[in-house]
Amino acid sequence: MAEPLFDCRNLALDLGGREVLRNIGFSLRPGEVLGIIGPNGAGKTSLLEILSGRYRPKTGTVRFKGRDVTGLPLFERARLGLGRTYQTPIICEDLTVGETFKAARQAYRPYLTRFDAEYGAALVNFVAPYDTPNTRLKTFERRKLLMANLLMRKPELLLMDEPAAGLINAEIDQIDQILRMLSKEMNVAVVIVEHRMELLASIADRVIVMDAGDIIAEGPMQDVINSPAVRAAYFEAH
Ligand SMILES: Nc1ncnc2c1ncn2[C@@H]1O[C@H](COP(=O)(O)OP(=O)(O)OP(=O)(O)O)[C@@H](O)[C@H]1O
Repeated sequence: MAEPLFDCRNLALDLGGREVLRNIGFSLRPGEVLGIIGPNGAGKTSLLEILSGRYRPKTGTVRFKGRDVTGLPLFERARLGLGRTYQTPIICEDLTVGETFKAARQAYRPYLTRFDAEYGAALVNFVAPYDTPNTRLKTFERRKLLMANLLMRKPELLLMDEPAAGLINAEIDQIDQILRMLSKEMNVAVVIVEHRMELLASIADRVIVMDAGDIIAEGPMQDVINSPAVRAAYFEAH
């Protein structure tokens, strides 16, 4: 079988002298959507930090497009085609929308054109005029601006930390449609940490459940949420 697009194995991480991840591993094919759920403190964000290159794992390997990227920082993984979004959509408050697109186009070579920026904006239906100050953008528009900036580089893998946080249901439906289009029509693979189960049930091909640094279940959403281990992790106090 062909090598997967993305693969991580035997990942462990210590933070503050405590083991917060142990023996984490999974693979992704192009276009596949993997959901990650788990109670607060399970280690989901820490795992994304390793996958994106911000944290170096204590053990284990991360491979992307056939290459060992375990030691590569975030910006080098970005150049290979990996995009990351954060729980809080932070944009530069001093810039306008147009200046933000320009900064993203020129973040690294090859510099992109205005057409690339328009392409990214169109993918997420971002329509604010270029002279809009960023301070005027609401949470959903901030998320879409950041996604447009990522998508103009045509990433092959997106790592997303709670893309539905702070959004109302109609906006979450749009995120659902955008992710469906990216994965199913453009073959972008997505790892998505999300508390909104209905969003994951709609878009995730499979789900990993984490608890206290371990993977405790993996499979289709319907199967994992009914598994006894998952019910215990969510509903019993630790
Ligand atoms: N910088 C740090 N130093 C020490 N411990 C940390 C640090 N960051 C996170 N932790 C601990 O690591 C564990 C995993 O945290 P993490 O934020 O990855 O969990 P999470 O599943 O993303 O939680 P949430 O759903 O609340 O965002 C927690 O026990 C947390 O307290």
